[in-house]
Amino acid sequence: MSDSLERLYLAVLAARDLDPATSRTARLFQRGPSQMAKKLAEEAIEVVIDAVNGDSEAVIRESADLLYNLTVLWASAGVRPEDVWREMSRREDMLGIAEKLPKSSMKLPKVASPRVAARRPIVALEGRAARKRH
Ligand SMILES: N=c1c2ncn([C@@H]3O[C@H](COP(=O)(O)OP(=O)(O)OP(=O)(O)O)[C@@H](O)[C@H]3O)c2ncn1[C@@H]1O[C@H](COP(=O)(O)O)[C@@H](O)[C@H]1O
Repeated sequence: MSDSLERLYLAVLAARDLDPATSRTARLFQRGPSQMAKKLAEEAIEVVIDAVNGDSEAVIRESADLLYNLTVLWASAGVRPEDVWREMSRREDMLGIAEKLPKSSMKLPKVASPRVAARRPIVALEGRAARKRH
């Protein structure tokens, strides 16, 4: 999947300076981050509605639209796909697939399972603000 997103990211960068009359991507860049954010939010809601309705084919279609609009917003914000992959790898190393860090390392299981024990120990740095769980 990351290859597809990386190819799409490059296509979005290439389309940024095309004619907004013919390129949706160029039009989104012309209208700016607030329009990009609006479209991304709309697509997220469409995915949610289709999932709640059990329409998996529609979830697939809307997910592709969501990822497109996310890629456009990344490009506008100066975020590269590899920046996101690096953060996901960091979390996977620390705690498992795409998990958030606990509010405090004190909440980790006292007896680490072999899988957890095999990971690098989590070091709560002094003075490091605990991440808020959203
Ligand atoms: N991957 C995509 C892609 N996915 C989704 N979309 C657009 O996003 C729309 C989905 O959002 P909506 O459901 O809101 O569609 P809509 O009803 O037409 O939206 P509105 O016009 O009402 O905002 C689709 O109709 C597509 O026009 C995409 N537009 C472009 N790309 C790729 O982006 C690159 C640049 O393409 P251009 O933007 O056409 O230059 C190319 O590689 C394209 O394949």
